[in-house]
Amino acid sequence: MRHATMVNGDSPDGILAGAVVMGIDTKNISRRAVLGASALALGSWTVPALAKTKAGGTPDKWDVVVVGAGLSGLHAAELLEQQGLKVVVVEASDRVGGRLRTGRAEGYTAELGGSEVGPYYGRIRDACTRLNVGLTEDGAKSTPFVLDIGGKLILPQDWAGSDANHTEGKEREILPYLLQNRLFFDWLPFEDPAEWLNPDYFPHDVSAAEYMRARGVSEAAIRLADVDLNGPSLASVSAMSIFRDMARIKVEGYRDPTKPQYGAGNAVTRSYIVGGSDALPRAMAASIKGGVRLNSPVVAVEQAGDEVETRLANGKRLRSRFMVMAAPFSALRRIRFNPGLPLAQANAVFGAIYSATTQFHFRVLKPFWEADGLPPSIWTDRFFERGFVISNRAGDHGAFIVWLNGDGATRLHAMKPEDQLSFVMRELEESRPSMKGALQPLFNYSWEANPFVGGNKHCFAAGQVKMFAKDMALPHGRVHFSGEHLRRMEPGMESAMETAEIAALEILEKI
Ligand SMILES: Cc1cc2nc3c(=O)[nH]c(=O)nc-3n(C[C@H](O)[C@H](O)[C@H](O)COP(=O)(O)OP(=O)(O)OC[C@H]3O[C@@H](n4cnc5c(N)ncnc54)[C@H](O)[C@@H]3O)c2cc1C
Repeated sequence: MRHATMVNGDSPDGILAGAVVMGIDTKNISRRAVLGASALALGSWTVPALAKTKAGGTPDKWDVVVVGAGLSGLHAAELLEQQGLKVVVVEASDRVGGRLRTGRAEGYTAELGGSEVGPYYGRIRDACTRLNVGLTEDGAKSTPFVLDIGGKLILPQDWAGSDANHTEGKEREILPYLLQNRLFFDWLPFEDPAEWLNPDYFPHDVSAAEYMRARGVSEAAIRLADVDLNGPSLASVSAMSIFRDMARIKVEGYRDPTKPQYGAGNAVTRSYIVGGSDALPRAMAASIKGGVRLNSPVVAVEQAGDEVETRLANGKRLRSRFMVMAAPFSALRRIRFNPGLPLAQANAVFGAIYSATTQFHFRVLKPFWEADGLPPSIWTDRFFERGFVISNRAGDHGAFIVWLNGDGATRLHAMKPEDQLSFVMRELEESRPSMKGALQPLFNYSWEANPFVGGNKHCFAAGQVKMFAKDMALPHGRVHFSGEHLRRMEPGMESAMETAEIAALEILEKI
């Protein structure tokens, strides 16, 4: 068996690894402990005044410094440059693209981050056209699933009558991987995806697990619905976070509340970026005249008078009239702001919860499903959660992708990196002995381990929509915010573009 190519997390640049902010070790910090207290502490935290700063030599002068070379930062930079402003992008890691990340090895292209371009992603589609980046509808082809629940392999058609099915009443008919979508789709309190910020709906801003209990959902169904949740856990995530996604999915034409990756027959056509998702941010970065400075983590942002000073980990300083801060809120915990962020924003930064995601990509060496006569893909309440056989990638027998979300990925993250792959492989072989010797590891990647991103997706914890959702995107002086975490209407990649547009317009209105 060959060793996997490890692409586990961008290496943190010296100063940022385990950075100490306000005397708190951010590596070991409990979010709950700082939520609330953080805002006051941030407000009183000070760094030397701009004029007295000696380190770093003469600072560069720009109209706008953009922090983060993900889709959002790059799009904001494009828009501002188009208006004649002098713009530079600074990026902490050694590459552009952020959560669009394509792994390439031995003829296999692995999408480790975003890949599906929705039918109404107008801004993404426009960027592809402008920059000559192709889109195709020829995506990864998934294959049918077998369930492994309570240590028992069960065909989907046998689930309702299975003695491993401890759900109750009508729930028994719903396949475990459809439970969350089907239940929340039926309870959707609004149709318009902009409505999630309407105070009339704040009563839905409670723990999703509590929401389900209050509607009589059994504990067994809640446990199963939690398995592959794209959020930390049903206990922590707000039901409103789920409704926001559902309302947007409905706009795309979903009427059958199922998940397309399970072959459930939704008619929505998705597109994929030709050559790998990261081709788009690379083309965007190449078009920015002011350039993108890689390996340049921002560690402090100071504002005085009509200037913003951006301090980098390497001691360099940039001065500008405005800033677009397009780093995720999880990464903002490592950046010092002077003056400190306003209360709502500081609470949003320190209270932000991100859904962890870890993937393992394998080449299938022999069709193990022919040996055991079961469907190729697997959905399980075991540790590894999901394994998809993708039939049209990585050679004759396809690729196999293990994908853990939320608490499952976080538990794995707690293990030593060198133990994670062997643990997952042991679990796979225990679940389906036919997998022994059938998989060649190619890539693994943990988004939680990436210190500049911290997870796959921002979610609201119970009560946070009401507490700060409306105010968390407001400009802080000359610093304007963008990124997926500040989405209003759009999901995923398109939300990064939507929020970049808002930040760019805010700045243009001030000039
Ligand atoms: C596994 C996975 C699957 C996904 N699937 C899809 C999908 O199919 N369809 C879809 O539409 N969306 C999908 N998404 C979501 C989509 O990829 C993201 O919403 C989008 O790429 C976010 O862009 P962004 O610019 O807001 O943030 P990011 O891409 O996270 O960019 C932020 C950038 O800021 C940088 N940064 C952080 N801190 C600093 C600092 N101190 N100084 C300088 N730079 C800093 C980071 O390194 C990063 O490059 C997926 C995401 C993941 C992880």
